Amino acid sequence: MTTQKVTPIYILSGFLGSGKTTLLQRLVNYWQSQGLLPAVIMNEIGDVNLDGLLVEERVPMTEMLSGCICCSIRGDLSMEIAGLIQREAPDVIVVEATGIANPLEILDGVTEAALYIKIDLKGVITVVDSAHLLELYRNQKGKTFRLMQEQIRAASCLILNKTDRVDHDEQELLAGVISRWNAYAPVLSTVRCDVEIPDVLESLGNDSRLSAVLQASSQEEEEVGGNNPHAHQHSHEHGHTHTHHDHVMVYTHYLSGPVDSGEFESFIANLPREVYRAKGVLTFSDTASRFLFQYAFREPDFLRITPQGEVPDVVVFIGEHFSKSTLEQGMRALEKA
Ligand SMILES: Nc1nc2c(ncn2[C@@H]2O[C@H](COP(=O)(O)OP(=O)(O)OP(=O)(O)O)[C@@H](O)[C@H]2O)c(=O)[nH]1
Repeated sequence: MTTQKVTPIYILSGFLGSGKTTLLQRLVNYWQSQGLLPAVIMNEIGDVNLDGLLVEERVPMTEMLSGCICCSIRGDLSMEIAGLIQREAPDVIVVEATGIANPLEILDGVTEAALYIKIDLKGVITVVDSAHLLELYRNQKGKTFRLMQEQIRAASCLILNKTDRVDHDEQELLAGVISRWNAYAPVLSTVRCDVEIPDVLESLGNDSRLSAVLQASSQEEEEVGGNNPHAHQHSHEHGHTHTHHDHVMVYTHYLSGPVDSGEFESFIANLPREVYRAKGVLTFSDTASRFLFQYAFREPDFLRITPQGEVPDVVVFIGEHFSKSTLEQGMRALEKA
């Protein structure tokens, strides 16, 4: 057998819609500009990978859909990593977890791959939506707040993103809060994850934070008796919280045809607050091109796209305790209009 090279692996963490894919694109572009071949493992809780549309076709990509790699399909992650390395021999791999993933569990899945393939886990980069964190911090409760806290604690580098959606004082407040939760990771404030990528990569060079996190993760395993995906929420002396995801719902609606852009926008403006993330591909009856639609923490965004290959018109809604049938009726009404 030939000596395998060691493949560096980066984990992208951060709540739904915080900007992980935006950062992923920048990382991929940077590595390509250095003449390297990056590969991507994308994990989505829905059954369509729309983020994949934002990644160039020549970037090898493995999709892990319809489940969260930190629980229901965690065992598959190490296999995916090994398979990707054997097939594509990439120079570097990025794992983009679902926004509801607990980073400690992903670290576990990645380190499992190290048992049978040469990898070098570089660290966890956590992207934070400033406006969203600010709201949760002010309320100081809820599963999302605890999960975001956990994602921040596990980071080796923190990207405080969407600073355009908070004012200067709020940004300072958030930077302080984040540093209290995680005193080790450097915090980089950004709009659209616009950072000097070498700064991010260099900041991961110091791996003392990563070892601390890995140690906490393995101690936790021992305490809770191993990999129990349905473990109910519990905290203990390390202050880590395992959140189970039974409460997160996904509704995927395939559209039968074009819809009116104005009507769609007002439908989105009136989404129940329980829907905290949506994305899709749409054809509007009043415009010629197709659009990639995004909705994150109540902010909609439309990007003109020309998808490669066959891509259906579809909208995926993610949230908690919302009525799927109400959304379905709303979408059907748009189709009929
Ligand atoms: N206002 C604002 N919007 C941003 C910023 N960064 C990203 N966005 C938008 O936020 C939305 C979500 O960004 P993504 O990069 O897809 O977020 P994500 O974390 O990959 O989302 P999931 O994969 O669903 O968890 C998109 O519409 C982005 O254009 C920012 O700094 N400010």
